[in-house]
Amino acid sequence: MLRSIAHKGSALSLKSLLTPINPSSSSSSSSSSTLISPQFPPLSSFFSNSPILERKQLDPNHDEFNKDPDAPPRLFVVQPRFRPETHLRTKLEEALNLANSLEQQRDGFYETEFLDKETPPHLVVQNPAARSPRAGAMLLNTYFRDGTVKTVKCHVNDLESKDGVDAIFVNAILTGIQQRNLEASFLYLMICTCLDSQSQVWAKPVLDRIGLIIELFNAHAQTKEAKLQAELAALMYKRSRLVRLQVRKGGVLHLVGVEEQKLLVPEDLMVFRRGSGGRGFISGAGETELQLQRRRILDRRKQLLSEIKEVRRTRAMQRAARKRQGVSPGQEIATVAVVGYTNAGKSTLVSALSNNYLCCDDRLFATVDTKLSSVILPSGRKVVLSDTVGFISDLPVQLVEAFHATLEEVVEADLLVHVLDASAPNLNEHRETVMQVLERIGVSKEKLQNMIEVWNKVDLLEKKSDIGEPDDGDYASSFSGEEDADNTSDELIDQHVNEQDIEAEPSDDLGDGICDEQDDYSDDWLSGDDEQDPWVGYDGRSVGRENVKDQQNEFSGDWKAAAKSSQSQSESTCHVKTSAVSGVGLQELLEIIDEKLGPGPVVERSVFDRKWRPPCSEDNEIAVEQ
Ligand SMILES: Nc1nc2c(ncn2[C@@H]2O[C@H](COP(=O)(O)OP(=O)(O)OP(=O)(O)O)[C@@H](O)[C@H]2O)c(=O)[nH]1
Ligand SMILES: [Mg+2]
Repeated sequence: MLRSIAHKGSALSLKSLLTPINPSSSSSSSSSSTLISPQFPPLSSFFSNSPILERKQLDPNHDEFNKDPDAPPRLFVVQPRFRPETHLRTKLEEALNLANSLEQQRDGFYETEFLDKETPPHLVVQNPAARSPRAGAMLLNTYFRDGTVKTVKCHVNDLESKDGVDAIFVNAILTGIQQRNLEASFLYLMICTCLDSQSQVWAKPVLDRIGLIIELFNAHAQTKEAKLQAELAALMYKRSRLVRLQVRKGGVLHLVGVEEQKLLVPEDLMVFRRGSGGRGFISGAGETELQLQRRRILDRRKQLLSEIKEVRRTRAMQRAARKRQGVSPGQEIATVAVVGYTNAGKSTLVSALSNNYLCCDDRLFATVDTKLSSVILPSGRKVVLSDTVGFISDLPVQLVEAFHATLEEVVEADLLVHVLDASAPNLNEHRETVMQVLERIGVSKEKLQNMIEVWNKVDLLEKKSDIGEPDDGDYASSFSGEEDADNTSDELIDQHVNEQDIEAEPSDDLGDGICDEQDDYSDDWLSGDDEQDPWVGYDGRSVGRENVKDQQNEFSGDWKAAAKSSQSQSESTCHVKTSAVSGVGLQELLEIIDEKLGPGPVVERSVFDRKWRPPCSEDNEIAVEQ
């Protein structure tokens, strides 16, 4: 029995959250320090080098997870409920797209066309954060209430008996403790078994929104620069999730004599034994492991930062050279950064405007690397269009910080073009999100005011109106069979608990067995010997752990207010409506860019330089060009 538990428990985290088990340690019964592998584990891809796969290699009988390691992971999506239903609909659609986007290219191609992919299994559940944002979700050890955890567990068991599931994606921001509790460490399962209590934990790797977005960046990064930055983001995320498992009195008593089982605990789950030093039941051995983990992270981070510093230096030199290229001294080639929410059509638009074919895909975060394309404007002026990474609501601070070098292209650009998906029902929310990120990375007010707003995908709007498709439907009805099975009872429980939990403190019951604490190393982290502190924003403001917590609060915040505030600006800020696929509005967009940039260096015009050309009067020229 313990062996089967070990299998489940040992495959509980994705690669960025777990360190692989040292094979030798699993057969040894020596001190817990033998669990630690001598080098910092590579934060490599979930697909290529996940702990799950490594364990599989270690144990040929192990076939419970990732049955087909070459296929994208099967995620079960858990979406906390939002009101109104239209908001829930957009959140769920995004969550499903995020889940389906997690796939690594092989030989430059994805295995499956995005649109051919099946909708991942999903479940809409009660949202404790929406019900009692003041005291609810942040204080719950599992984020969700017990009823919801049980319901999810039932669905996971059901899926396991069918196609299987590799991980659970919770479309919310979880704390490390909540995530660990939902996954349940091997240790937790063991204690539950010892205590003869029935475990409701999911016993699957759990990805929260931030974790999945970071996984996506790692999976889609192609260039060395993007890979370095994605790894740094994963490292910072992992760093913020180092969790110390503190075994309470009852748990410790039940653990006596299970030394060798302890060796099967994934090594980043700290096991504390009674002994000298430390607080409470924390002993030297456990703390040493934790400190070692921390030191490895710091070392790797230092190495990554120095490599990224080199990338930034090269980028700055390339930028300077680019500005001078092909124009007379004293003149510069302007850079226009194309920014926007992920999947708004930025790469398609840049491809359509230039002769460069860029990777365009329905997967979210298809572009993680910045790509430059030159374009000749109607005036004959040459500019460089920079297609860059897209944004998303609750963009992890770790990513924004790690992608400093890439986002510098945006900050340094002469002009910004903000591409919005005109067909998105939450267009205003998208706009607000992008504006917030731009402000956060330090784009000046003047540039924001001068920014061109493009409503792309207008062809879809036309299609919608042609077929008379309503904008909002009763989305809930489309989830029949997927809804929380014990919705009613869960709701009643929630209502009942809700009245009490404003004052409620986290339970201290022994029944919890394990109380996880998240180690606070922020001081050490910030006062590290590195010259650059990745937690400090571009404007010098700290974007540390508090901001992550703020994000968690904001996630359940009043989206309506945000939408309302931007509603008033919506129509007025749209400069041009385009369809990157049909070509509508592209010429107009180039003219506006021309106008905004003002007079500049003109390169010798050649019909072959321009993909887009003035309409009407120059029809003949168009024919020649084509
Ligand atoms: N119908 C329609 N589809 C579009 C249009 N522009 C882009 N698309 C589609 O939208 C999807 C996303 O386009 P991308 O250009 O990859 O979007 P992006 O903004 O670069 O996305 P990320 O790189 O993931 O941030 C692709 O399937 C495109 O074919 C448009 O004007 N109309
Ligand atoms: Mg793109």
